[in-house]
Amino acid sequence: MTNAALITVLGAGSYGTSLAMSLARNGNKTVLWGHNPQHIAELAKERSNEAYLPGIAFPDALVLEADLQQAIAASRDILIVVPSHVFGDVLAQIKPFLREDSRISWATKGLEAETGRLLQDVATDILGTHYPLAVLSGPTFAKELAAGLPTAISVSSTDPQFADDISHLLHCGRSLRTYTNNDFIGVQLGGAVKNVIAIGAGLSDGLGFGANARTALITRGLTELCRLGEALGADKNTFMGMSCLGDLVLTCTDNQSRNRRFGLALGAGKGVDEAQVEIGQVVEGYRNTKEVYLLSARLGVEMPITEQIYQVLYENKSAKEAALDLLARDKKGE
Ligand SMILES: NC(=O)C1=CN([C@@H]2O[C@H](COP(=O)(O)OP(=O)(O)OC[C@H]3O[C@@H](n4cnc5c(N)ncnc54)[C@H](OP(=O)(O)O)[C@@H]3O)[C@@H](O)[C@H]2O)C=CC1
Ligand SMILES: O=C(CO)COP(=O)(O)O
Repeated sequence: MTNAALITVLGAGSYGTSLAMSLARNGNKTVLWGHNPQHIAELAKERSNEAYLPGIAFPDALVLEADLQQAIAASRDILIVVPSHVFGDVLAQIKPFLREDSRISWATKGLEAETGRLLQDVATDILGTHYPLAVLSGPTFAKELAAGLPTAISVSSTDPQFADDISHLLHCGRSLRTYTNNDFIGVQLGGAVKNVIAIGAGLSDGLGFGANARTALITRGLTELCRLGEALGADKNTFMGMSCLGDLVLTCTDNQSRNRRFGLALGAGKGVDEAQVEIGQVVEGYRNTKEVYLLSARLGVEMPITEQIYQVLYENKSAKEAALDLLARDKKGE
């Protein structure tokens, strides 16, 4: 491994691989690390990630690395793309290897498991305030990104130079368009809340409700996201951007979304475990529902859809009863 890579991606699942391919297609030497050495050896041999993105060849500038210390040493910029429930563990693992000039970004969507903290607070808690932080978020299904289909994403950072640099590495002028956004909190929050509402949209469709119900859920789900965002100090312009409205619409309306498919399976009568096994990849919204619901309760923010989905997932309430309870709420001003 040479030390000249421009960016190291941590997490060789569907999205980490897809982002690493996008970065490498732009000619940036990109290191992709995963925690399973056998899987990394397979990726290096096949020059594709058959388990997650079958049939899409890696660009030449993509380098595989199974050694975490080497992966961190290779690049100044680090992009973490692991599920939110292991985000803190991965930060703790990389901490001893970080360079003085390291900059840390992530594309993980969610809040910290159990605490409901934003991932920026997890990062600052574990790493301190020395390293610039950045987040990428938006409507970006891994498979479409990997296939080179047109996609747009937001980048936000504690350091405007870091946001510009990450944006420059990703933006390609053909298929991937990046927008910088100064609202670090808002860009993180959208990805967590949309996962919850996407489960609701899947539940609704799984129950056989129609397009009216799905669209009402998306619209009122956005209202819940706005309320929570305002309580956390997010900028209201962000709510209409890629990381909030954009990702909410994407994941609520297309069956590539694992969260939506999870809701569909529950709506069709399957259990939580059965639905997760069937999907076979991370379903962030399952945990995110608990964290978003508890956060809203702590902050006193009204989020009735989130509350009902929480009761379905964690309190054994039937999806139909949850829908009836939502519909039975007093009429009110929009
Ligand atoms: N897929 C998508 O379209 C998008 C995903 N995201 C977000 O990206 C994040 C990652 O999701 P995604 O790639 O889709 O998930 P996948 O389920 O496709 O892959 C998750 C990856 O994380 C790895 N992993 C699990 N635990 C650890 C750990 N402790 N250390 C290192 N790696 C670990 C898994 O390894 P193993 O296979 O060995 O378990 C797997 O390679 C999520 O927060 C998701 O919301 C954001 C936008 C789009
Ligand atoms: O975040 C995503 C697209 O932007 C992926 O959504 P799912 O995790 O629901 O598959």
